[in-house]
Parts: sequence; structure tokens; C-alpha cells
Amino acid sequence: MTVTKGLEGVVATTSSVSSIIDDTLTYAGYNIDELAEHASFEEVIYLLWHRKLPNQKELAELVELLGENASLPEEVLNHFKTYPINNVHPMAALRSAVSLLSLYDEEADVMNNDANYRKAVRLQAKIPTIVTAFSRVRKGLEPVAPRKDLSFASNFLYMLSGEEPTAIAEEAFNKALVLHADHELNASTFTARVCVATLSDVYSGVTSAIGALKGPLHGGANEAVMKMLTEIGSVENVEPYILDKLNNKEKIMGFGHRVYRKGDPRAKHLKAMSEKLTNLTGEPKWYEMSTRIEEIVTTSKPLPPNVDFYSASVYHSLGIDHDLFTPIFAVSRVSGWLAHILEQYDNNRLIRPRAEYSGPGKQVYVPIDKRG
Ligand SMILES: CC(=O)SCCNC(=O)CCNC(=O)[C@H](O)C(C)(C)COP(=O)(O)OP(=O)(O)OC[C@H]1O[C@@H](n2cnc3c(N)ncnc32)[C@H](O)[C@@H]1OP(=O)(O)O
Ligand SMILES: O=C([O-])CC(=O)C(=O)O
Repeated sequence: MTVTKGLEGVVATTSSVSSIIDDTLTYAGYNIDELAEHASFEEVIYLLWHRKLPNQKELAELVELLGENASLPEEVLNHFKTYPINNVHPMAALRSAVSLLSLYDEEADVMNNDANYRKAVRLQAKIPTIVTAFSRVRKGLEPVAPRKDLSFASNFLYMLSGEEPTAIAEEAFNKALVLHADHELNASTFTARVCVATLSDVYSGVTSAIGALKGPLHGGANEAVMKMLTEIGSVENVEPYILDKLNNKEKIMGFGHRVYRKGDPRAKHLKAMSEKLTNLTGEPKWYEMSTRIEEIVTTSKPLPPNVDFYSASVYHSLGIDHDLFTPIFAVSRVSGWLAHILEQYDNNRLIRPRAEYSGPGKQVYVPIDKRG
């Protein structure tokens, strides 16, 4: 047996959702750079689910459906108040809430294309409401009901703070959502596909994916980047802090990637947004520290920043709590997970690789009273 640790370079499926070829990322054939400049997140959801951009009627129908499905069952809202400990991570709350949500969906276990698409719409619509409601309830605030007249990006920021965002905040947040929406067979998407390839349900697929996204080697890196920036505190402290970590062979969060070698094409957009927003908020130090970190890391190692690096200072500048950064990744990435889940159902085969055994050799059973 040949073992490929971490499945590096293994091609496990075909997919028409997104591609990474020669460090270029496309969603159903559209370059991410173009989508980041021009597309609304709602258009990108449609693109990922249908592999074509919507016309006005198709977009209006999707927007209507998302708006109609954005509210949560009262029981899901109330369950946030029942947690026995007060430092529950919002990713754990999201993972639990999505699983709980399935108990209030009569179609949860109905397995046909139409029902699965309807569940995709419900999950895409409700996850922003879950993230924002949890964030408020844990602060003793009432959840803010979703609004149908706002864009997806604007509605999220509105439900979070209770105030309509500025046009600049809306634009930045929409761009961040577009940039995070899909990424071929990343760990959380693969997890979702493995789950539903057993013909398990859509809610189980998304719940599993949230669990995988939570880890700091994947989506959890954006929160870890902000923790690092906060610990460093000033531009002068960057060099000793980063060199110390590199000398100790510790990982610098937000750098490196399994697939990209020359660099993550999403990072430049987030870097530009970080510069703009940190200047606007009067806190350019977050951008300055980040660029200094980039300089030092890339001088020492061929490790360019990934999508999680500059998104940290972008979300911080939008006034978002640091432990909500990864749930926000999920608010966007669920669009990709759902596209992959639907694609997996359409052409399914159980995903079941092998393991090369490395345990003890042949053993003889000894009754428990005879064991030393
Ligand atoms: C949305 C996303 O998921 S993007 C990724 C988010 N994750 C992070 O930012 C966490 C930091 N980065 C990493 O841990 C890795 O680069 C990963 C997980 C993204 C990719 O991992 P892999 O492809 O398995 O690479 P692996 O961890 O084996 O690293 C290869 C070498 O580069 C080094 N390296 C990789 N990333 C980093 C880093 N961020 N800082 C320092 N060294 C690093 C490793 O130590 C290793 O060195 P070695 O060969 O001397 O032992
Ligand atoms: O593709 C990966 O391994 C991780 C990543 O960048 C993403 O999920 O956006």
C-alpha cells in the first residue's frame, strides 16, 4: 500500500463547482478576481448551485426564497439561553444549532432533488440568523429579526448590530462573502461530501462540515490570526515575535496552503480591504502589523498569506467580535458545501479509503483474570 499522508495531491472526485488550476481560483468558470469586483454574494450562491450566473428573474426568485426562509424556529433561538457554560464558542453553538434545526424541518430526511434544494435554501438563509442571534443572546441582547429589503451582506451586519451598515461596510462584507464561498475539495467540503456519500441528510453534511471548518488549520485560522495580532500589539514587536515563532518551528497562522504555491489569489483582495478599512477606522496599525508579518514570513520561508490572514483585520475593522470570524466563514462557505452536497447526491459513491495497518502484530486473547 502507498500511504499519501493528508491525501496530498490525491484526486478524490470530479466537481464542476470550483477549480484551482495554476494558482487561479474559479467558481464554475468565473475567475474569483472578477467575481470579487462585480458580483453580489446572492449571485454567487446561484452560480455555485446552478453553475451559471442568474438573470434578473432567477436572482429575484432566489433572493425572495432566502428572505422567506431566514427566520428561526423559536425553539432554536431559545436553546441559546440554555447552555450550562458561558464561554461556548460560536462555532460550537452554530454546529449544535444547525443539527437542532433539522428536528424542525419535516423534510429533513426526505431524499429527492427538490427537497434537498429546499433544504439548501433554508440552511443558507438561516445560518446568518443563527450566528447573529447567538452573538446577541450571549450578550443579553434580543435577537434582531432578518429584513427582506436588505442585501444578504447588509442584513447580516444589521442582524449583528441592530443598525444598518454603511455602504462601505456592506461592500467589504459582500466581497468577503464572495471570496470565501467555495474552494474545491478543502477539508470541510470534503467532510460534507464524505458524510452525505453515505446517503445521510443535508443537515448532517453541513453539521459535519462546520465541525471541520472550526479547526485552526482550516477556517479557525482567521480568529487565530487576530489573537496573534492582538498579542503582538505593535509594529515594533512584530519582528522578534515572528522570528521567535519561526525559530521554534511554530506555525504562523494565516500563512501556507496545501494547494497554492505562488499565493492565494483571494489574499490580495482582503489585503486591499484591510488597508482601506483600518485607515477608515483610524487603526492602521492592524494593517501595518500584518504587512510587516508578511514581509518577515515570506523572507524566511516560501509561505504566502492565505485567505485567513488579511480577513482578520478586515472583520476586526467592521467591529465584529473575534470569535465570530470563523462562523462568518461558515455563513459564506455553506453555499459551497451545499453545492458540493447536491453534486455528491447527483453522482454518488460511498467514500471509503484504506489505512495501512501500523498496530501490534498477531496477538492471542488472554482472559482478563489472567492478564498482568
Ligand atoms: C481557509 C483555509 O483553510 S486556509 C489555511 C488556514 N490555516 C492556517 O493558516 C494555519 C497555518 N498553516 C498551516 O498549518 C499549513 O500551511 C496548512 C495546514 C494550511 C497546510 O498544511 P500542509 O499542506 O499539510 O503543510 P505542512 O503543515 O505539512 O507544512 C509543510 C512545511 O511548511 C511549514 N509550514 C506550513 N505552514 C506554515 C506556517 N503557517 N508557518 C510556519 N511554517 C509553516 C511546516 O512547518 C512544514 O515544514 P517542514 O517541512 O520543515 O516540517
Ligand atoms: O482549500 C483549502 O485547503 C483551504 C482553503 O483555502 C479554503 O477552504 O478556502
